[in-house]
Amino acid sequence: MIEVKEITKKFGLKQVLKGVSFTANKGEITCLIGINGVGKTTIMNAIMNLTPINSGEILIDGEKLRKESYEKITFIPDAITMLPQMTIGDAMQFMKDFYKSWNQKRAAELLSFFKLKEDERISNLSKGNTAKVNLLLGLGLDVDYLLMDEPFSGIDIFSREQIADVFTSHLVEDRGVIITTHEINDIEHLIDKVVILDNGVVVKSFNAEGVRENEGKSVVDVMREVYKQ
Ligand SMILES: Nc1ncnc2c1ncn2[C@@H]1O[C@H](COP(=O)(O)OP(=O)(O)OP(=O)(O)O)[C@@H](O)[C@H]1O
Repeated sequence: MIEVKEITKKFGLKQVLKGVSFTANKGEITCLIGINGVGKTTIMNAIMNLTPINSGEILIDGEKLRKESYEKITFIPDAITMLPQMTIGDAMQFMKDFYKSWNQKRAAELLSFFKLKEDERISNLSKGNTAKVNLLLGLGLDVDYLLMDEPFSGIDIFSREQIADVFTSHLVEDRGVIITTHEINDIEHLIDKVVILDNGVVVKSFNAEGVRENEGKSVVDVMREVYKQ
């Protein structure tokens, strides 16, 4: 389990996070939702130790973040991190050489799931295929937790559907996923837990299926209530 406990973060005079707490379990998709600038990426960066927090703590499976924590967790960025002259196959080979936890079999399966070709150059990838390659490189690692910042941003509907499908497949298995997205409609049916942020704190956190079944509301309905729109 990832436990985010009362974290605060200030950029200059701006207090972006004012005591954010939530948990994300293995085997579940937890979705961080909030309007632009609310601090979703900052939370992801804090979990990945890419930005120092001012107070609070983050635990992974009950332990404080340390170097070894990052053998359990990976961040899937929205921009490609491989050199443009590489092919997808080169990028996969790089991951294999660099990470003990690389799972070549799963990566090969993802390659065919996304209908990507190993000899395609990174520089020639469309935005949708870039997102798929990023997902392949992240999901190819045998880690327990995956963080994804806006995996659907600027991507056509068919690619979005394909990316959403991967979440329900055995390729994600029983891992824990934390995702930020503005494209809630695309993944509403996949989300287990929703964490709504506003004004530096978590204003509502709920089980998506529970709200759907017990109150007949969609995640967007709840979001509208929270933001009174
Ligand atoms: N390195 C930084 N220096 C100064 N301010 C920053 C920095 N990183 C983020 N911020 C500010 O912190 C706030 C939260 O940013 P963040 O990117 O976390 O929001 P977000 O919820 O992910 O937004 P979006 O939905 O637009 O992606 C914003 O006001 C942003 O300008």
